[in-house]
Parts: sequence; structure tokens; C-alpha cells
Amino acid sequence: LTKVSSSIYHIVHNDHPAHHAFRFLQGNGPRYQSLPPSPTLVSNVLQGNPVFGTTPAIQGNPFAQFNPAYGAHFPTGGTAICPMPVARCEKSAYRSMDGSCNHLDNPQLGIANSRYGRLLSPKYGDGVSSPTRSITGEDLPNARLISLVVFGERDVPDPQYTLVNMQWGQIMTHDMSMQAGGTQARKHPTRCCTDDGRLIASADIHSTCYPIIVPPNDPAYSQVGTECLDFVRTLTDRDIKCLYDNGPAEQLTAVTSYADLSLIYGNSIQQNSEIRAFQGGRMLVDQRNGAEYLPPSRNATGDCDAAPPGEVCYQAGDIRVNQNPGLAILHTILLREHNRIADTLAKLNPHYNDRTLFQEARKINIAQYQHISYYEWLPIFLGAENMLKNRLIYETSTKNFINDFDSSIDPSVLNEHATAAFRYFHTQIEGRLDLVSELRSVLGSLRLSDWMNRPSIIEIGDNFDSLTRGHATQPEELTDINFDREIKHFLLRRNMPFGGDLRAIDIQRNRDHGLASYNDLREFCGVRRAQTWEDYSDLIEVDVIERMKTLYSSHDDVDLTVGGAVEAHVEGSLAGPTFLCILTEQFYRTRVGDRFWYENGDPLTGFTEEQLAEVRKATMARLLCDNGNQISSMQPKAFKTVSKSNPVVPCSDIPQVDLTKWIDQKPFKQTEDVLNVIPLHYGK
Ligand code: HEM
Repeated sequence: LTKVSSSIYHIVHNDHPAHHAFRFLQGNGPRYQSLPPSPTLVSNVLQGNPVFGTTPAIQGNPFAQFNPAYGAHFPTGGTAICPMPVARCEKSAYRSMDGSCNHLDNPQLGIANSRYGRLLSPKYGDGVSSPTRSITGEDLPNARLISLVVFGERDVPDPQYTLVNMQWGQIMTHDMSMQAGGTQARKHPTRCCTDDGRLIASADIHSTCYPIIVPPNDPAYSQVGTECLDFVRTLTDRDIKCLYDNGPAEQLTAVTSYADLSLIYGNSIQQNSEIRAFQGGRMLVDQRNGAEYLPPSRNATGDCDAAPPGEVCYQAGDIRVNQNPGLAILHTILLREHNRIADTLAKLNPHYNDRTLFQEARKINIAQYQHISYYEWLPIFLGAENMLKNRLIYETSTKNFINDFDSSIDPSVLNEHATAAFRYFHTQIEGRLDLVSELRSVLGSLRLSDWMNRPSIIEIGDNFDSLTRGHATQPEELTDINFDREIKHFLLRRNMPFGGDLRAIDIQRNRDHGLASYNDLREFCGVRRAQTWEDYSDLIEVDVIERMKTLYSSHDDVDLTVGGAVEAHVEGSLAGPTFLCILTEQFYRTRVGDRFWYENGDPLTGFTEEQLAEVRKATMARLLCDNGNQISSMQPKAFKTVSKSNPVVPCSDIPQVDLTKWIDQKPFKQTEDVLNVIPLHYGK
């Protein structure tokens, strides 16, 4: 069996310069060239799984609860809020906090608390908002059962990529989207199952509930009698009057769609002001044991409900920060990077005030992050050739500007991307986190489910550095059909013997959001629409098709989350044709829909040629080196495993961004300019 060749897979944006988010709503996605009939797969293979009898899922109801707390901008579980009204956009040198005014003609595009975009019309059970049903009118097969039968849980380390590759993916995810009304880390205030895992009687169940029913003989949950897994539906525009204008429901995302480090800086002025120091351009930090950590949460018992009282719990620009140790570490590293830049700029430009220092440091931090994400990280996932072809990246000389902002592009994160395609990379999660010394020997390891929503572990002893080195040393799990047991049976277990199943949640979420089917998206992406189960064999192993056949009533019922994840990968990438098409589309929009993209040569929002050449030196390795407590060596390509061609070297050998290029040549004029262009709605 061979992988799908990349030469036959070609997404072209050229033909449709004016394409827009909702242009393809009826499923005519003409930009994607068709694949020839029979490419086959190697990498996405499953080992045996038990098969159980189906248990029908419960149908959730559309829900009525909403909290239109105008202007309250700290998203919390169970509430949806109206986006902040935009009074007037001024041409500012800096991004707003909530993403508004990035698009000057349509200032609300991509802002926090707005709708996801969508490639294809939703397929709700009732046509309006209830979860998707089979084309037979019956319930779709049970999500936990699909997780058990179609997906494996084999532990296969990736020979090429490190765990920091997976962890950066979660950073990008949290930067770009967050389903409204969820908590994602801590217990949801709405309970759909009793504490001992029984289903709540339908008369008493909350209207937002759509619990996952545990099949009989479940290999994990039947051991403790759990029959029901909590699942609360995402809030939609129907839940807040300020957004709803008829038509089928669209889910809301609580954070800005832009790649703007909103997870570090917050998604509103209010949220930002709670985590800013307002001194020297710095973000708030707590000093402990000679190192700087994120400031404490104001609601530690709520935010870190898995932690004993008194244990540290963080506040950041994103409420999910405490979810797992690797995430909290990268949050800390990006926060420290901000302060490192601000401190350096303060020395270079003593005339800068707090606001200028803050905004300039933020701008550089975001630029480095965009550069690492698009030039070092994304090519691993999407393939460099594919990215170049579709103009997500360019072969540039170090100084070239790339002015490709396209005001016809909607940068909103696509529902198909956030709810199906990007979640495929949950397959890369490793349930064992290694602590690694400077000499790269393994000192010990942590079990992921012991430390979810309990970030204090990163501050103990030398753990911050050992875990950081561990993430850059240990392999991630292979991107394949297997999902680690720690997230398949133990997700957020909080001292209980078992927890949730992330794969089952992803499938249930696909239906909650009413995503169009796998077959629909195949067709949209230029892959031949299947007329029979057998037609799927162009991209999916026969064995996997057989497993799906035992569960689904029709090949047309296969959920996007499921079908996309079992396709053969396109050569040079980590996804099959359907997911690759969605991911490529998303990251194209994220780039060209961002007026503040770091490579543009706009005199107000961009950098000078010399500064841009420096930003292009930023790497993951240097970011880790500069912001660990005392990390003194790293392999230059930190997303890739250590090898002869990627050996661990002293940090001083890894290129560094030279911030002296930001010495302000016209100190007084510049300060005035900067002050004059701060928009009216912009912060304290
Ligand atoms: C230890 C690592 C990770 C854990 C424990 C984790 C866990 C979760 C959980 C609990 C959710 C919410 C599920 C729901 O209620 O629907 C979620 C959502 C999501 N995850 Fe992960 N995840 C991890 C890493 C990743 C990675 C590496 C990626 C991609 C590269 C990713 C992509 C996503 C996306 C796109 C969503 C939906 C975001 C949205 O709300 O729009 N996650 N994850």
C-alpha cells in the first residue's frame, strides 16, 4: 500500500480571487482538483478492537438558556455573550484585543463571541438545531461505540516528531477558537449525568444536555457501572438575541479567529487589563523560587477543580490554560517571551511609555509566533509543497514583504476545521509525560490524567525545565487511527478511576454542531462522492470500512470526524485529502484574512525590512531556550526528534532575533505617532 501522492492533490486559490466564507454553502467547492480513483493508504492502520451492540444516543433539544450580558467578556461555562459593539475603526498600528477592526469594512469579522464559518450547510436532525440523525431518520450510532470500534488505542511513538509538535497544535487551537458555553478543562456547571454516572431522567435533564450513553460491556466504564458521560451542547446564535437572524443555528466561538496570541493577551480589553502589569509594557507574573509564572486565578477552586485547595491555578488570556501541564508550560513560555521582549525594548527605547512597550512587545511576540506556526510547524502537518502551491507560505529572501491581505476573505474559523479536521490531531497526544535532564536522560514521567487541570506540577523542583526538555525530546504519538488510552478512557478523571473519552466527545460534538457528512465534504474537496461503502476504498482500508459498516446504517451517515480521520494521508502531510483540504482552506484564510499579518509591508501595521528579516529567525528551539528557567541546550528543530542531522546544541548556537533593529530612530515623532493611532475603543 502507498500513500496518496501529493502531486495529484492540488488545491488552487488562483481561480477564485473573490471567494468568501459562505460562497460554497451549497456544496459546490470547485477549487479542489479531483483525486484519481484509487490511491491507497499505509499509515492509518488499526489493531483489533472489541465490537459491542449499539445503544441509541439520546436526542438533545435545542436550548433556551442564554445570558446576553452585554460587554461582559470573560467567557465562562454555560453562558454566551454578545460581541462588543464596534463604534468606529481607526487605522491603528496595533490589533484590537477582541479582533474587531482587523477588517476595516466589516469590523466584526473574526471577533470573539461570533459565529464559526462553515463550508457546507449544516445537517441538523430537525433542519434547525437538533443533533444530526441518520438519513434513515433513526439515531446515528453511539459515539462511544464508534470510538471503540473504529479507532484504536495502540501506543505508537512517532519516529519523526516530538511532543512539542502536538503541544503547539493545542496552542494554535486555543488561539483560534473555543466553542461557547463549554469549559473544556473543569467540570461543567450543567450536569447531564448523575455523579455516579447514571442518566438523569429525561424530565429533569437540562435542555442543553446531549449525554453520551455508554454501551453495555464497555471495556472501561462497565467496570465501575458508568452508563452516561456528560456532554453539554455548544451555544449558538439562537441563544443570544443580538446575533440570531433566523435560519439554522450556528455555533459561537468565544475567542478571536485570528492567529494573534489571544490566549496569552485575552480576548477583550477587560480580560487583558486583568493580566497586564501596566508597568514597563509587561504582563502580570508571579515570582516563585526565582522564576516567573502566570498570575493566580481569581477562582482557583472553580478553575482548577482537580486540584486540592491551596494548589496553584493560573489565570491567562484563555480559560483552558490549566487543562494539561504541557499547555501551561507553553503558556508560561509565551508570556515570559512577551516580558523578555518588553524588558529589552525598554532598555533600547527608554522614552517609550508602558503602552508603547506593551503593544510593540505584543506585536513582535505575535509575529514570531505566526512565523514559527507557518514556516516551522504547519509544513509538518500540511506539507511544505502543498503550502507553497496554495500560497500559505512563500519562498522569500529574508527581507521580502508579502502583501497578500485579501479583504474578500472571511477569517472566521470554520466549523468543519475546529470541530472535525483540526481535532484529528488529538491522535498525537501522549499519555506519558517524560521529565528529561539537560543531558537528555529520562528522570521520570507523569501520567497525563493525574495532572489535568492541576498545573502546580510544573513549578515543583526542576519540573518546568525537565518537562519542557521532555516535550522537545520524547516522541509524540503517531498521527494515525489510534488515540491514547489516557484521553480515551481517562480524560479529566479527577481522582476517579475513569474519566471521559475525547474521541467519543469529538464525534458527539460533530453531531451537536450538525456538520455536513464525510461524504459531503469529500465531494466538496474534489474527492469522488461515494455511492456505496465500497467506493470509500479509494482512501480507506477495507478493514476499517467493514468496521464502520457494522455501525452506520448508510455510507452517507459517516460523520466527518470519523471518515476524515481514517483516510490515507496525502504524501508529505499528516492528513488525508478531505481533512487536508479543510485545514489548507482554514490556514489560507487565517493568513490572507489578517490585515496585521507579520509579513506585510504596511508602514503602519508592519515591520521594516530589517525587522522582518529578524522575525524570520525565530524558532521553536530558541523560544524554549530563552524562556525556560535554565535550559542551556536544544536541538535546532524542536518539533523534530533529536538525530544526527538535528543534534542537541548549546542554546547560544541557535539564531536569535536581534531586537536592536527596534531601536527607535525618531524617538519623539514615533511616540507621538503611536499615541495618535490608538483607536478610541482601545484599552486603558
Ligand atoms: C493534551 C492535549 C489535549 C487535550 C487534553 C485536549 C482536549 C480537548 C478537549 C477536552 C476539547 C473540548 C472537547 C469538546 O467538548 O468538544 C478539545 C477541543 C479541541 N481540540 Fe484538543 N486537546 C489536546 C490537544 C489538541 C491538539 C494537539 C489539537 C490540534 C492540533 C487540538 C485541537 C482541538 C480543537 C480544534 C478543538 C475544538 C476547539 C473549539 O472549541 O473550537 N487539541 N480538546
